[in-house]
Amino acid sequence: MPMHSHQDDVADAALLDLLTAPTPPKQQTKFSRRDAALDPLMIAAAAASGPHVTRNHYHHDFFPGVMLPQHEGSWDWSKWSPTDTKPRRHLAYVSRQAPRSQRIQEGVLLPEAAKENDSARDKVPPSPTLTKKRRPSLIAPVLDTDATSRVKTSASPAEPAKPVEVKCMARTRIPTPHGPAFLHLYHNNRDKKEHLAIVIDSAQFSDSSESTLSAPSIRSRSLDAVWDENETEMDRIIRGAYVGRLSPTSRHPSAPHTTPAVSANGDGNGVSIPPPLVRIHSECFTGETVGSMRCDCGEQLDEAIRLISQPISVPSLSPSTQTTTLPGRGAVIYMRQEGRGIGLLSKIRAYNLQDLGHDTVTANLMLGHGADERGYEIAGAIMRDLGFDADGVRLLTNNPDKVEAMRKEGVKVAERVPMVPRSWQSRHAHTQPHDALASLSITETVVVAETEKEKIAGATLIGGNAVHGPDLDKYLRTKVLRMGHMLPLWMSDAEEGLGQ
Ligand SMILES: Nc1nc2c(ncn2[C@@H]2O[C@H](COP(=O)(O)OP(=O)(O)OP(=O)(O)O)[C@@H](O)[C@H]2O)c(=O)[nH]1
Repeated sequence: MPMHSHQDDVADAALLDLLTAPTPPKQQTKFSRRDAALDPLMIAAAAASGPHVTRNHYHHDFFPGVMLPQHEGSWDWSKWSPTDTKPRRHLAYVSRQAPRSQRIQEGVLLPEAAKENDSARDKVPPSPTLTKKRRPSLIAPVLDTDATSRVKTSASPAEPAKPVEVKCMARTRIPTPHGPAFLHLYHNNRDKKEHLAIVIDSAQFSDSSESTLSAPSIRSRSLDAVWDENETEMDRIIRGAYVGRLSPTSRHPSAPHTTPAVSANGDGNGVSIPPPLVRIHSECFTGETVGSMRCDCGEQLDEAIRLISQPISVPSLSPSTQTTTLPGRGAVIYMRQEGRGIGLLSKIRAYNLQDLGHDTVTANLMLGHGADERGYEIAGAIMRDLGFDADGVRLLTNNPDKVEAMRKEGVKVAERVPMVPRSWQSRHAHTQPHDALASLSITETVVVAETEKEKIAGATLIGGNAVHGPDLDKYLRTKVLRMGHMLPLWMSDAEEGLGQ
């Protein structure tokens, strides 16, 4: 047996000291570990502190190896046990979604829906010096100011799109301050949005025809079609396929396969009835719901419903009177294309750029969007479903794009009826009571409120009165001067050359 030397005793004592010392000996590793003792609260605070703390930072910068199985528990020593040899579950972030580009390609994420969250990054051409895509500054110089080409690029899908199909899922009566309307809700195969048609055709409410002169009813083909052989009359009525007005004592389902009738222009009695007055309107949450005076959208929607509801004067069949009136007829095709197609999120950002001094067109371009990213294929399909392709429409708009889009969609624009902002109408009315609006109409009809009394005050913003302010004035001028809207400027603006 070997002898235990004094030297051994000293070495043992030194080892004992070492092992029982209050501070552990410094390890002479080449790279010291960076994973300090961590407090879960600190992690939560770091994660919540801002967008700079990303998943990437979490794994690769702050806590190396934290997700590797061999290191699991390394951030919390209380969970570590040298005898615990059980295989541990490997925790890792796993995306349940395919990459965004793949989802768009497969149609899971529709390009239309993808737009809402599109950043400028996707639209600005990548710099050749950058290998990684970087989010450009919102106020970076605009690289491409050609709005038209940008719209075409962003709107054109990789493969030719299927023909648009629409189906009216339900219809109901809505009383408005201007009279009754039928709200039609549409589904389509192009985007996942529920577009609407507000049909005004009050003749449909009366069971008996008061006049020998009547215009054909505005009805949806897809709504009146037979959907299912087993569908009951009540099923049809609940989805809105009825005629006349529903009441506890009256319920008449529409005849299946009703086709929108004959020519609207000729009623068989030799009297020409004007085509329906139609507006294609784009959703505007701020203007229509909040009552924003940055744009005229709220009042335009209200004004459109009012104008369409106005009775129509036509030559009388009776020798005793010269003219006879028919109830107003037409529709507002209400498209869920918020912010001229860029979505509410981008429109809100655009408003901030507008507050920095840019106009509505430039603000869109600075965000990497087109000046106008709307498409009218779905609107065209809805109009065909309502039978407006038969004899055309009188289109209520100042926007030349909408007129052109209707031609492409096979809906004849028999006449363009300008939308005169209410504030301009009332200013004209105050300054030039007689023939005040003659200067606005060169070759086309101008429909305006004759008196303030015609504007019925409503409980909501619909039915409101004329408003104006500097933001609205600037918006209207930009539409005329930069977007080609077919409306002569309010004279004082034109004189002062205030356009920007
Ligand atoms: N991007 C953006 N969109 C806006 C702004 N102001 C209003 N809009 C949107 O513009 C759309 C309204 O357009 P429409 O009512 O169809 O009218 P229009 O194209 O101006 O043409 P008209 O038929 O002549 O009225 C709505 O979707 C609004 O949200 C803005 O400053 N920026």
